[in-house]
Amino acid sequence: MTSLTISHLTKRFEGVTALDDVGFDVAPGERVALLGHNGAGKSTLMKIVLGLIPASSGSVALMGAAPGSRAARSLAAYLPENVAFHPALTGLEQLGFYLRMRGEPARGAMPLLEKVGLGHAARRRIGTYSKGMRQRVGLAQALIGRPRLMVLDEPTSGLDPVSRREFYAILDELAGEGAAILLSSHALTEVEARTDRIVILSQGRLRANDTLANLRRKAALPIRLQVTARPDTADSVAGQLAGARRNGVMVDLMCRHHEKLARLGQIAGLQPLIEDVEVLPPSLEDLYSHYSRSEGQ
Ligand SMILES: Nc1ncnc2c1ncn2[C@@H]1O[C@H](COP(=O)(O)OP(=O)(O)OP(=O)(O)O)[C@@H](O)[C@H]1O
Repeated sequence: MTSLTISHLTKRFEGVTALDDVGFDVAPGERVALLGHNGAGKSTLMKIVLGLIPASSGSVALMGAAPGSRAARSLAAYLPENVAFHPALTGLEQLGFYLRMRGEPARGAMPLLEKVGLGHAARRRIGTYSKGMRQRVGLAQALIGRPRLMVLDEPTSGLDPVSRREFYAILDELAGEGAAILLSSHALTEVEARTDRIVILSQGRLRANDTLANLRRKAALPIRLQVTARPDTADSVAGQLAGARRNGVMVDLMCRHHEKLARLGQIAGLQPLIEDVEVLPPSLEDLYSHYSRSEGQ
């Protein structure tokens, strides 16, 4: 059974269609990135999945349960973009409070805080925490009850690079235990490396839903071969390969997938003039603008 099934989901606010016939699934253990420009409909979709607002039409099921039902609420956890906690409580007190609300003993708070790297600050007031530390409290809160579906709204905004890595390591561990993860983000580079599938929304419509490899194949965007010439040979290399000089030593060649090996062969033929070559496939940023512009936008 899929962890999350969304089909023909439409949400209309007065005068705005925030979601228009959207459908995709998330399987157990799968990490899915939900991408889209500001106002694309990501938060609306998450709110419907969590049962916070109703859909206008279509259906959503969390392991067969309706959003907002008791069963769905016990399966899902949510981390909003800006978490807010009581500033006068310590991390330990705040988590203990949430645990008791879920009918679990408060002694579970310390292991959860340690898991998110906050053991050292557990007895400090949350009002003294940095944004990244508060985000970690949010993650610890979301981990209560071992959720089967994690819904995370821009979870790493405000985190430094090391914290981001640690954050994704925790998500990987959860996914390894079979939890499904749906996270929205504008940080395309990090999502590229840390998720299994990409869903792109644009103006409320689903524009893409596939693995990065498949999205690359379907988009068939050009590949960049970045050639580093030896000193004083860049002009000659650019001329012989019909490439574009990027700076004093770099020459860029754009080619299609089927031309790649032939182009690499030509580069190898100029070996005495060449220092190095790198093959750069289209980035998620390139794919994102390709897919969000598609369908006549
Ligand atoms: N309560 C509401 N009433 C009216 N319109 C709304 C409401 N909530 C959202 N919208 C509209 O629905 C559309 C989708 O908004 P949503 O917040 O889902 O976008 P988003 O993809 O999460 O954007 P962001 O990246 O900026 O967070 C927007 O046009 C927004 O103005």
